[in-house]
Amino acid sequence: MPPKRKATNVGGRPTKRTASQAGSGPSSPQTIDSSDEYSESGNEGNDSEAERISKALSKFTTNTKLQEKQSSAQEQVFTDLSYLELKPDHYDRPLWIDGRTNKITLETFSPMRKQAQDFLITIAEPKSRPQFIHEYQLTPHSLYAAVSVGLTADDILNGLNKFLKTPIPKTVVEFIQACTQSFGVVKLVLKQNKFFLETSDPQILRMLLKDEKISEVLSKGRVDENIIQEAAPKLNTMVIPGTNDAAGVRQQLGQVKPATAQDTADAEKKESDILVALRAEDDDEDIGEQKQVYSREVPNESVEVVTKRCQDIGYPALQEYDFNNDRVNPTLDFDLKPGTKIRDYQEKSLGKMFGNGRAKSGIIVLPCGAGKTLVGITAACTIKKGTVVLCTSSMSVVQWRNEFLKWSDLHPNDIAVFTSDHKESFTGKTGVIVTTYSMVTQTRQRAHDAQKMMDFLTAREWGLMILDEVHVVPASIFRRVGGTIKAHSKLGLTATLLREDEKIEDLNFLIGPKLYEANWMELSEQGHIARVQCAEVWCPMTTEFYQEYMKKDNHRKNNLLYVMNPRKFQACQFLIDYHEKRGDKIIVFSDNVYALQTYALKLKKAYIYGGTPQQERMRILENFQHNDQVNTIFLSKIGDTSLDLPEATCLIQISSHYGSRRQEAQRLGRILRAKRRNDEGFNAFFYSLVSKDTQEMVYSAKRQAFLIDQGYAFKVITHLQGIDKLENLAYSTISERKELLAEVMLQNETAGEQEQVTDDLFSSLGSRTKRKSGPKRSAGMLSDLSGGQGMAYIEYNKSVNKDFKSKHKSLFRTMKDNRAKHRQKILDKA
Ligand SMILES: Nc1ncnc2c1ncn2[C@@H]1O[C@H](COP(=O)(O)OP(=O)(O)OP(=O)(O)O)[C@@H](O)[C@H]1O
Repeated sequence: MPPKRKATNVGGRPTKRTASQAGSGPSSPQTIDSSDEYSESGNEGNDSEAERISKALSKFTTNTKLQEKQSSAQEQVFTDLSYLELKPDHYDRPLWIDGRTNKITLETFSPMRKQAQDFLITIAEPKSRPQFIHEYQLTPHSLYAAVSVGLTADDILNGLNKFLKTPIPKTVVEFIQACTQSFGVVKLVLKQNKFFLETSDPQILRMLLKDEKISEVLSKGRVDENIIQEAAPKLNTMVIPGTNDAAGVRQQLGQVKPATAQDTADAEKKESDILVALRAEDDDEDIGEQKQVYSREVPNESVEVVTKRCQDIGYPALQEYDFNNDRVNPTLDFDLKPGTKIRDYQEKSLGKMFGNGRAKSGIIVLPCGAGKTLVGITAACTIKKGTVVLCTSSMSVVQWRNEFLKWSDLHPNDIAVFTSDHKESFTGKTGVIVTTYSMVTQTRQRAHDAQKMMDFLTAREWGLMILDEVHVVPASIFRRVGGTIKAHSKLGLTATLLREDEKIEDLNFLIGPKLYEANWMELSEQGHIARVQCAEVWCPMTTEFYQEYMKKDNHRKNNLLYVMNPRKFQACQFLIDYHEKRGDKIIVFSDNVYALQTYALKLKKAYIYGGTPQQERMRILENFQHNDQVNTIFLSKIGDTSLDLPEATCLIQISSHYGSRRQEAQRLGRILRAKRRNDEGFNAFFYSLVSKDTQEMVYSAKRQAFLIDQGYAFKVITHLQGIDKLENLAYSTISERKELLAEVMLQNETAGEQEQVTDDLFSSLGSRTKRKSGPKRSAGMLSDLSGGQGMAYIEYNKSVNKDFKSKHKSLFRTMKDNRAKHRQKILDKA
């Protein structure tokens, strides 16, 4: 029995000791008494250490705020680093670091750029990556991620020292030491379905076990009183499928095939990998002594308390899954198909997940079309245990299933889907289940077969849970998913880890840290995603529209006025004409439904918004994809999340959701997967039409921030050459423009609002069908008086999709007539 300990204080935090200092026990598991070497007097040091860590972290928070303030005010283009002393050979080194903000700047023209970049991606968060200068930020989370792939404080400091032009500022050293001393020192490991609190420092473990709250839940007699000591797992002992070392790829290449230039380059690249080198330095030190780890079992019901307490006292427990030693859960024997080779960046991202031979939970960020699905499938093939895939729609469920069968040798009987239409189960002992977030989190009473399927999902343990599109899923859903489905590791996938609210922070703890974020520009240079030309087209307001815009009492209609600006309409008409003639497929986005309908009807194009019935949506999308007569469609916000859009090569935004960076990035993503991307000189196009000298310009600048940080340059176009010569250019006479203005002014103020599709798919879980009715609008007072309201209602609920039912001519005529009558009545009254 361990001696009774005072429960008021966390045990003394020992000075950091290596495993060898801590005593070199035998490599086979054995137990030591947790009271050994423990000294009560050690308590005193702990608070000050915790305080030191918390001070270092709070200093950082203040610095970050300062930095955000500076950059948001855009006051500071360059940081003054003249206070730093340069190393004599600074010319050869690519990095700067500001000790006040922990911001790292990389000169991309340095010959050491590649190495430095690989290193930075591991220890810091990329903030901005235009052509010549990249910025990264050291944060507690980025250091947490670095620790989670096996780097120590010394590794990080050595790496920085190698690349920095200046000595490392003292504040940065302190910050790194504070974060790494607390992060990753303690792990929560699942071994043979039992949780263990594990660390390489026995004193830290004892300190935690002595903590008031932890000792309370661990001393109920069910837990072994002793600490287990065993050899630490070796780093990098496993092979990720689809890499050059994987069996399938070797088989395809032929074992005896002589090394090609590419192989040699790959080998050299590997050798030069700074991370491997840094870790190797660690390993050299340990020759002759095998590292030891010390662990203590934590019963299932205490996991949450222990994890939370570890977090609260500054030792967040990393979650890792030792799948190679999981003898309890059945193995799913499948692999990537022979010859499947994952790309360099896919390998790097998975390397972060499986860095030490165990599966770490976390998030991988890759741009649209960069192959997140294959990354998820490769992770499943590596773990080879039961896998659950959670998607945002039933359409994605079908795609994920097909992709599993396309890329891996998984037997079709071993993969099942669980949606409202399909409730299958696999036949073997284990397999892959693909389902949606809403299927597993709905709280309504379930039908018998759905309940049976849920019971199946919740009654077993899963090796891996893949969470697709994590950026749109709110924290509450993750909590519900986590509470329902027991998975040993979680992999979140997304293109943009961005939300305009702060909720994204929750993902760090609900799923895990960001493990990898790809560089969009690099991927497009390598031809994995399309090159995109981005342009902001400035459309001057016409005099009549601007006069109304400037009137104080019209401010609630301002949105509508700048969206409906006739010059913007003309720009849109011109660009559609120009790109259709080039053979492009064009999507026009408008968050404002009134503008969407008015533009689409006038240009005789199909449109989809929340109120478009499902069948009609499908018909429009199919026509867009396969019919060469349908090259342009108009989409409301519904196209951002709820539709699986066919490939397009040109996007035009006429009205957008204020300053949403995520929406802008997502929309750009729609054209990144263009099939023609590797054709000589191919470019996709992304236009934002903004009314000049209006509020829209401010929003536009905000929206572009993320893409600019990814290296995209937005050209400003102030004049579209040839626009004046366009045949049938709309609103070219003053009377047409006045008529449009009269119509706009007659709209209810709500017509200026954007469609009420929620920013994520889940805030109205269970009531998604309600959105079908789209935004609520009613005609203005004058139209009420003129009796035109019903007419307007009918008009806006008809879709241009009737085009495909060959009734379009008569429909447009009727609408036009109705409109003309309606307008005339209003003008008469006015
Ligand atoms: N290693 C690879 N080798 C060959 N093709 C690949 C590889 N990785 C991805 N692809 C192909 O790239 C395309 C895009 O992949 P995928 O649909 O998984 O992208 P994504 O990142 O999930 O996109 P989105 O964010 O739009 O869902 C697919 O056609 C896929 O087959």
